[in-house]
Amino acid sequence: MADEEEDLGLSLIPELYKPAALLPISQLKDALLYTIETFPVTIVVGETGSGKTTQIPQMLYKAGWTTDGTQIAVTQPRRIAATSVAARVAEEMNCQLGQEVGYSIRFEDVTSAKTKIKFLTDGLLLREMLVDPLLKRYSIIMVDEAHERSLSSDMLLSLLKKILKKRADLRVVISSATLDATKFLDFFSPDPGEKMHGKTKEEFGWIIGIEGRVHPVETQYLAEACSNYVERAVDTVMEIHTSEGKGDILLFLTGREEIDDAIEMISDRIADLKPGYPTLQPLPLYAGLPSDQQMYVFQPAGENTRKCIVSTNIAEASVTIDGIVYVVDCGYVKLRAYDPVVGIERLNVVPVSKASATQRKGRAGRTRAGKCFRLYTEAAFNTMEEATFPEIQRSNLAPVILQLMNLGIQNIIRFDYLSNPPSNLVIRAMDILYSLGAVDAKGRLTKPLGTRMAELPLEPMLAKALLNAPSFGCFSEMLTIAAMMTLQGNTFVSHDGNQKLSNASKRKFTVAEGDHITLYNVYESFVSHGKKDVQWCRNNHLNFKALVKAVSVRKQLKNHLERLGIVENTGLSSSDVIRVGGMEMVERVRRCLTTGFFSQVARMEADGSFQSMAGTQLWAHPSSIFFHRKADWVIYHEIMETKGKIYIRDLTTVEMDWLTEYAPEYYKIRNR
Ligand SMILES: Nc1ncnc2c1ncn2[C@@H]1O[C@H](COP(=O)(O)OP(=O)(O)OP(=O)(O)O)[C@@H](O)[C@H]1O
Repeated sequence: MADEEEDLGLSLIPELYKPAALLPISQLKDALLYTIETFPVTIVVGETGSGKTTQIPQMLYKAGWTTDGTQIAVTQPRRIAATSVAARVAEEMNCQLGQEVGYSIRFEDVTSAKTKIKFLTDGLLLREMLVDPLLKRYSIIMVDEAHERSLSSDMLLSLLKKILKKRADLRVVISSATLDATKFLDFFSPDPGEKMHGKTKEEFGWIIGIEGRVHPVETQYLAEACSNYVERAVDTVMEIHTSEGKGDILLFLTGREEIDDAIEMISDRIADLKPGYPTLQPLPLYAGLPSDQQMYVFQPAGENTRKCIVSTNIAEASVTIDGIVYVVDCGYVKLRAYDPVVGIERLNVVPVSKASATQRKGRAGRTRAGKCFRLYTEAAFNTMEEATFPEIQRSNLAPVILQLMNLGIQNIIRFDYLSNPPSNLVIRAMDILYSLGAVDAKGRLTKPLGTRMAELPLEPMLAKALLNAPSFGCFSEMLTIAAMMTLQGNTFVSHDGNQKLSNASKRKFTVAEGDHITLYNVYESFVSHGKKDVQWCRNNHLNFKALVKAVSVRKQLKNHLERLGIVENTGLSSSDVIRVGGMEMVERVRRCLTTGFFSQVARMEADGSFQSMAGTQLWAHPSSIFFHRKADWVIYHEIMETKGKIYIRDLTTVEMDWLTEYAPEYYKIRNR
């Protein structure tokens, strides 16, 4: 079925790179500049690919919004969008990335004193408020893809509303292709009859719509629903490859496991193809891949090769991958849902919203005409939710509440949210923060522990353990462990899918005490091999780039801690006390981890599963050394339910009496 979307006739232009002047947004340049000048808040709703993300910041820059030394911030919900769009805008402005145009994501800052346009994740802009509460360094803040309703972007919007009350000079631009513009505008505007900076509701904000898209995208639905979307997706990819014209494919699936399966199936099917077809190169893309590996998907396919990027929804918004002609949308997404009663995060596979489906389709038709194959019926599309359920209503709120409190928000319940979080999520988050000592019995942030925890770019339990490390004499070791934890399970790799060899390599570093110390051993070995030995990493099935990143993260964390006045406790660290590599250090680290993760504890049963304190059955994740080994009590880093089974990741053995030693109140309350 062909789309009725308007094609501006630009698809006739043969070259891949459309001059900015030919993008739909360019026709509205004057109107946009006028609106942003006049109204504190501008909502921009325009077709995917119409030029919002790449052009608006450039227009504002050229119009002089940074001449007084301020910057333009553009937030993105994901790192891959922030980095790739920054690279594109730098290219269009003919400057080196990190000069006039830069980006900032957690643990990676590519900006300089010259930077005028800065792309950053919304979470990172929240962090910047710790040092610059009114975000004074920015004249304009553009919140892009606000329809995604990520936890950080919702928080950011609430805080921007507060900042706008104090800064008449600030301009906020909110943009998306799929946004309930009136809801966002109403949120920011003063109440009827009231004024802010002398402006009434009508004078405070404006909505601009951008009509038209660059190239047409034809949409095809299934005539009948399919029972297995992964198989159907692979069939569709092969049909495109064997019967459609040139152009790369972007396939959306829900998670890493499905992506690996699909890539394996595609590889098998390629092997069976008759000679004569171009090469089909499947490439994975998901959040857990280190940034530089994510960037592979942007590299052009070789001569006579068709790329097939198999991605989660991380490529869904903002991203332009040049060469994509075909989008295959499975119609599902994996959404996190936190259960505050048992403290478990569930990953549920649910149908996507119409907004997501539109965004997915919009990844085609950006540099040439395209086709979108929706692996569901048109009737199913019509029954989809309009927008994705806001993350603030289904997340563990402890990390953001900690940050809000550190920004001076005292009353978390009455804070002005775009959508209110359910009270049980807030209560659970306060419970966690109280048990960690970050808030007191009156719900106030503690000093210095609570503020320090908020200032570290780590989740609260790990932050607490790291802050305690000097008193256990394991500062250096815990810094390494914290840095390794940020790699999110990407330390080991399997070459050519040979998991057995990868597991054998892992055993060389494994210690009976668990995953944290195992990761510590990997890091230490990497450092002792000079931090540059790619071949050694390859031989040991280790991810070289991820380990290089861990070295950088460790350094940054150390600097953070030093700024907070936390340094190695030299009184304890004399060599007679710590025998690094010996049992004593290991026990210190285990005890130190217990001070952060005491509430996430489980005991192994005879059948190899674990039981939580509340009696829930849990299983060690296959990446854990306890997938095969025996243990007694363990603390764990992450808990997640997927396909009806609850997995725990990153486990370390502890002694039961340490729990009451380090968290007496928590266990007293629980045992009553
Ligand atoms: N990396 C790139 N390579 C080639 N063309 C690009 C690239 N990035 C952007 N473009 C071109 O610029 C156009 C505008 O992209 P931009 O990201 O600004 O649109 P957008 O309106 O923000 O889209 P979305 O709502 O999907 O984020 C694209 O449609 C494409 O034609």
